[in-house]
Amino acid sequence: MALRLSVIESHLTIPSQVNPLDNFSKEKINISLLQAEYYKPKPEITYKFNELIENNPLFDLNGHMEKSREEQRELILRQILYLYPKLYASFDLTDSINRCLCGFAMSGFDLTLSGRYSVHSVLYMETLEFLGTEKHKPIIEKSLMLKEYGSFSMTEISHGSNVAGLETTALYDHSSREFIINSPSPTSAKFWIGGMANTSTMTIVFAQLIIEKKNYGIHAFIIRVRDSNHDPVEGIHIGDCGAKSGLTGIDNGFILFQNLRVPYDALLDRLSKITPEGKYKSSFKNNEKRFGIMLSGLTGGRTGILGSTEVNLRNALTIAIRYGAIRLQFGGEKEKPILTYPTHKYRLMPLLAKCFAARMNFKLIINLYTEAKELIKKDPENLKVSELHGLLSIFKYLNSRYSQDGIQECREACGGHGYSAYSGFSRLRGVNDAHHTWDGDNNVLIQQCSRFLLKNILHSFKGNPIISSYVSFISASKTCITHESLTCPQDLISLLEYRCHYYMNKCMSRLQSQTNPDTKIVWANSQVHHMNNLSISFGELVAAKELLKFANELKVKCQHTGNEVEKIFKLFSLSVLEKDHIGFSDKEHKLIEEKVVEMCDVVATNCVKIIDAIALPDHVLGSVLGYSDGKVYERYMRVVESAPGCYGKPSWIHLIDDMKKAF
Ligand SMILES: Cc1cc2nc3c(=O)[nH]c(=O)nc-3n(C[C@H](O)[C@H](O)[C@H](O)COP(=O)(O)OP(=O)(O)OC[C@H]3O[C@@H](n4cnc5c(N)ncnc54)[C@H](O)[C@@H]3O)c2cc1C
Repeated sequence: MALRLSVIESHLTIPSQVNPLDNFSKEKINISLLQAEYYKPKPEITYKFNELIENNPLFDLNGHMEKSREEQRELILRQILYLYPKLYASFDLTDSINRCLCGFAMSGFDLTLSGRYSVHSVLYMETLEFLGTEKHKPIIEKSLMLKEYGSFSMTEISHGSNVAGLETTALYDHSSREFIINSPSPTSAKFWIGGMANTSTMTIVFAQLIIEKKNYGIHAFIIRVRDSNHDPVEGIHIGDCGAKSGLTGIDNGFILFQNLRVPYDALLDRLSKITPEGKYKSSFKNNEKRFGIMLSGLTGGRTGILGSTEVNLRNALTIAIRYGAIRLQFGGEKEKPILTYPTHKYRLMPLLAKCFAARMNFKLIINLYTEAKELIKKDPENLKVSELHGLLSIFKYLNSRYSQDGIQECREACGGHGYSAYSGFSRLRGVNDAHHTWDGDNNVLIQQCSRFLLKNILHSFKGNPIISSYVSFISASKTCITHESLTCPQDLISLLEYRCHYYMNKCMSRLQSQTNPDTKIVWANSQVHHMNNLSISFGELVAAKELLKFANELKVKCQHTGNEVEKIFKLFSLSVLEKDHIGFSDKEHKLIEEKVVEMCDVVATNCVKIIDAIALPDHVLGSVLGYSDGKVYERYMRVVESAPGCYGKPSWIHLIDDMKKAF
């Protein structure tokens, strides 16, 4: 084997004097500054995680690729057991933002690890913190020390997005001051519950609260699901959801309840209580508002998803850009890197710009979430809470879309080798896919942003001042499209504001033109081409503004670095405008198209340096195509040769003899 490896290496080693990656690293960018600023807030959590997994065989992505479902789940739990005490010792994990950022750091390596950890540390713990009261603190403390491992049981096999329609019931029995939890039908089985199949000891169940035959709507209950022998407690039936499209190391399960009696304290009763006299009491008169706050535990999960989608796209771009710089095809006597071809630049550079935009979305939400965390509990109707919710809803859609489409494009940009599992793309694409759906389906979430926008627009149309400063586009007007305006950052922002304004007018005429008295039907009929586009254009406007702000802040510290990020901002804005037909003339649209191609060329001259600044280290990236030294072929062959069955005969070799004798 060793002999074969060295023979192959001698054929494949690239002469070391020229590093092809240097061809795309022209400008004087301050790499460490860009990394430090890009990685904020709290980059130390990511650095710590990266350090913890270095040279540790537990974290060898390629080595563990062919493990069975059972083995993968064991591996992930071993990884958590190794990491958690070290992270706990280094950071204050009583702070939910820190827990969320730990999950984000893990997701840069493997979303399976991050997902398994985050269901407990973010979804379950945060819901307990938001909805629980003093008496639930001991469970929080035990959960923080992993003495209990929690899950989040909301979705049922027949209901996901429509949480209000869940079937599970919690019947209040005043004589014993207990709840009787039931799954009244096979379609009410809680399904997809992360951690339920094998790991959970506790879960938060979302069920219809019924008191004296009256339904008070969905409430959350903390319930023990397994006893000290790790068997399901009496009255609970648990199973495994089986094979999935990815994330095999997460034990998604289903759970049904049969007359499970739990004490009053199971109710997470910060928002609504049952008095000692047996009367229901809620701090919210409006059921819809109470219901919205009931789902606040999802905020941390969705925030983590913004970070995870961005890092998945960043990883895919790291691989595709480095590979594009070393992969030679055509070009005559001296073959040229594929990244020198305009089509390749046009495929990858707008994605790099989207990656930066996605990062800005994550940064903004982390800041807004940090500010609003206490308000969600104390004053949930505060403007800051609704801004957080509106923006988070559209950013989850945008970031997931950018990354899923981007990962696929990057895979194709690496040709056949991109299809090898050792490239890392299939893992990235498989795990990233779940982000469109879990913690709230993205297409349903767009409508949450649309509701936020409509409220602001209607308020302003009545002659009132704008409620949220983010909704600045209400008074926008069209900016002329010229070569100059397409290179001026402020004009580009004005054009993006005009884009929102255009969709706002379209939406208002659509809503007004419908005569159906049922507002739900009017709303549903106003989504496609209208409210959806308004929300998307709004999300992209805010992202662009944040990206420009980031470039300007960098300029103060290092002009060169800030200038490079400003170019990325321009490309982001232009490529967003390029895809839309919002009343631009053919001539104007042609100008935009030309500018996009020009900016792709400009950004490409430095793209390796930029990606090197923001990339995760090689051992976290785990791709044979994406190494920072550009030595692809040697590593690729080494990993292929080390995989089981590379040489020799398979165990089913006798079938080949049978085949010969078949006729
Ligand atoms: C890997 C994985 C892990 C998960 N983990 C958990 C977990 O730990 N706990 C938990 O409770 N759940 C979990 N889920 C479930 C997840 O949260 C739900 O799948 C999600 O909320 C969507 O619900 P659904 O599957 O019922 O889709 P549906 O609501 O049936 O949606 C199907 C499609 O219909 C569209 N649609 C629905 N309503 C509307 C509407 N009003 N207007 C327009 N279009 C609409 C949606 O956009 C979607 O494309 C997990 C799911 C996955 C895939």
